[in-house]
Amino acid sequence: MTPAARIAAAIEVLSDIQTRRRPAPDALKDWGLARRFAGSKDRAAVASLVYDALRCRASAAFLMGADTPRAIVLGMLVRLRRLDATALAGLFSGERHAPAPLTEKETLRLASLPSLDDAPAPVAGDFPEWLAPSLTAAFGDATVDEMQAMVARAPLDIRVNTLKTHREALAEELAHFSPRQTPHSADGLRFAVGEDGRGPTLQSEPSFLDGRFEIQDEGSQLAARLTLAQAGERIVDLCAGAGGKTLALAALMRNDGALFATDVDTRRLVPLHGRLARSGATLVEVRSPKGRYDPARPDPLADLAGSIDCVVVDAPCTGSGTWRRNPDAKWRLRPGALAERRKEQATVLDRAARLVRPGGRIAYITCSLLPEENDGAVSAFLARHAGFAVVPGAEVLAAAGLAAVPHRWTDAGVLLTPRTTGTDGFFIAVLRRS
Ligand SMILES: C[S@@+](CC[C@H](N)C(=O)[O-])C[C@H]1O[C@@H](n2cnc3c(N)ncnc32)[C@H](O)[C@@H]1O
Repeated sequence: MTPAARIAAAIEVLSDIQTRRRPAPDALKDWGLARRFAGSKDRAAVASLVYDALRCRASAAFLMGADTPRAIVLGMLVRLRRLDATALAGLFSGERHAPAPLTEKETLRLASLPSLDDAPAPVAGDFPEWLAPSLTAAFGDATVDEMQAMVARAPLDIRVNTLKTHREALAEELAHFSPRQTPHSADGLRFAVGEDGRGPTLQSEPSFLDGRFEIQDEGSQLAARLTLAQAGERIVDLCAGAGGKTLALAALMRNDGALFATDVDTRRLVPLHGRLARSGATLVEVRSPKGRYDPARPDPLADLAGSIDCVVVDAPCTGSGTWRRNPDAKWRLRPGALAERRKEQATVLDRAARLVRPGGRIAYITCSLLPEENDGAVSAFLARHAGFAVVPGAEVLAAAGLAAVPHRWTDAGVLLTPRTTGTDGFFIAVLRRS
């Protein structure tokens, strides 16, 4: 496919997303199935155009003065790909599979684009208007800058499995992909992503297959460290899911102690078994509920009540900290979903409280920037559980050896963001039981 044909395809996919309110991966998959002639490079290029358009949907529409898929793609090509009017006229030629030629109105608009400095915050920062009060509460005057940093693409990070190797040795083995050390995580390596948004295919590397690394954002690696997990402790990973944090915790504990991993949903734990076998983390005991965890049935963690040093709650959340990777999600998020996540956060924190020993702690983590899910969830928990108190963020960072990591403070914890930390957005609060 020519570059112009790929742009026409991206406009088509965006129309499908907009008219049928479909998730981007589904629309892209259907487009690919109906276009068998498209090779893997074409598919990646079209996906990258679609995701880039979703990253800056509001600002691209503002630039072009219209919110049609075509206008959004045009605005995105100006804003993120830095194409000028001449280049765009060459691509929008109407020839063969190219998009229709630029209209007079589009040509005039491209000749005198408005400045984003004059745009309202949700437009300049590319976020849904209904989230403006929450994001302003989190970031104040820096809201637009923080959210613009969320528009950029995320790098590809891995966590070196220190149970099996060390960072320098793995960097040497993967030297053909030119890794760099992550700036803040001692166990991370970072790989550049190309114009099509794809990084190297690391999952077929022998060092991946034998468990010497896992794909994991640097922010997630830092969040695991901020739990202050130590060798010899008894730790529960209460929302283990596919086990990204479980594996990081096992390495931080140097395979010494006990690490119990569970989740409300047994199916989510399935990938963890294979990942554990590869990683060599022998201290992990997976406690799967029968089907879905139901408080009315016996709790698979009942025997651990009141005995745990640290319960890690990697809570279900809106995922607003990961919008660099999943820009579709920011426009799909609805107030009802936020309310639902807040209920789940309360449930899971109450469950954690029952497990912690006196003097032990809960490490509450979200990959969200929204104060309702972060400080809001913590303060509501503290109001329900008088025996817990927040460990000051400065103390947590120092104890984790991360005092130098750029971050933002909140009342209850530490916030990592793309703009300040260069990672996905994460919130971490440590709550100590007296
Ligand atoms: C952010 S994801 C976990 C990601 C995972 N820890 C990782 O690092 O790959 C949140 C998880 O919380 C689980 N969850 C939701 N409510 C729960 C509850 N009441 N108890 C335990 N897990 C719950 C969800 O099934 C989901 O897998």
